[in-house]
Amino acid sequence: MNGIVYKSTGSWYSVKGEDGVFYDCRIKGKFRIKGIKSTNPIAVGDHVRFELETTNDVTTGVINDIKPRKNYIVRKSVNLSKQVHILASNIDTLFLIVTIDNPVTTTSFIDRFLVTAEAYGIKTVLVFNKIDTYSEDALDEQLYMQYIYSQIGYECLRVSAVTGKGLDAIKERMIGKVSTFTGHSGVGKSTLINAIEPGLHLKTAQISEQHQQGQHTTTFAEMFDLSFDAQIIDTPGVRGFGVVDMEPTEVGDYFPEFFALKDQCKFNNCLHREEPYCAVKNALDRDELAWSRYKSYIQILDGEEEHYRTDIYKDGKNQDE
Ligand SMILES: Nc1nc2c(ncn2[C@@H]2O[C@H](COP(=O)(O)OP(=O)(O)OP(=O)(O)O)[C@@H](O)[C@H]2O)c(=O)[nH]1
Ligand SMILES: [Zn+2]
Repeated sequence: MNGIVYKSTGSWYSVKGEDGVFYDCRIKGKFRIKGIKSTNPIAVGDHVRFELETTNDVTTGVINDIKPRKNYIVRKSVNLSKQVHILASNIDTLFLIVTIDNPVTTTSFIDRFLVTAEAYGIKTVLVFNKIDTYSEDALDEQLYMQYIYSQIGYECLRVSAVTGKGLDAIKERMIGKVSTFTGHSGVGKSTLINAIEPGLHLKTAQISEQHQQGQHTTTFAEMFDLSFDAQIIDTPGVRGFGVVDMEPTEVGDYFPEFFALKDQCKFNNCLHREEPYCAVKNALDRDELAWSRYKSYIQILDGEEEHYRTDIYKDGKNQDE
């Protein structure tokens, strides 16, 4: 039977079969997926094939095949082995929840997130939450950010989890799809999800990231069916996903508006830094591209990732306090 992995607890997987029933499944023997050194062979979101076995009136499943993944997100293990932990796979939409203040979401944070999502091949929608609280200045900033990101092609929604404004727009985009919500601590992820699906209490808030540092097996994702033909994957650790390893020449490819100009740069390996006849720099000079994006790009090229990671962990700590 075919099914989808909803949950993994150690060596057991909860798989929803195409008959709509959940089965506890194990993996038969050892099977590894080519090209990925991961600590877990099967992840939440995986489409698998399994066979049923009945022993002493108890029916369980044995997973014997996994369909190619459309995409997946990983968390790097902190130890030195090159292994990664696959947090979740086959995600259709990442909703990045952003607030202008309380807490502040910087364009640098957004851009690093978007680069990673582009590298993973996952579509991101920017959700500006708490618009019921914005001062005129905050509103100006929000509209400016919305202008920048929608120009590039990222859909932007303005919502309030408290007043309910804009929630239907989120729901509409979730129908028939697998979604994940992420963003800084305090932007309103739990409040939004509860407003979208009352009664669904995700564990995001309770799991402390601090305790997960230095370990790679304790961050479990879980998939939930919602009441309106949508699935949500709760990934407590998703905030911690780092910029995936990439070559300097690759980084620009994940800034869609830079990528679109790349052909017009004189050098085909142009890093858009000091090279002459660079179409990206020219467009910047003409104010056709956002300087904030270019700044983020340079930061990523210069490998200021450690700083970024510190921010994330600090975030996790706040959550604990
Ligand atoms: N005014 C207003 N407050 C909101 C809105 N959304 C969330 N909040 C408030 O913001 C605070 C944080 O919301 P949470 O839903 O806990 O945020 P979170 O992103 O889940 O935070 P973590 O669990 O720490 O990751 C709570 O006090 C919410 O009531 C909104 O749209 N408007
Ligand atoms: Zn260039």
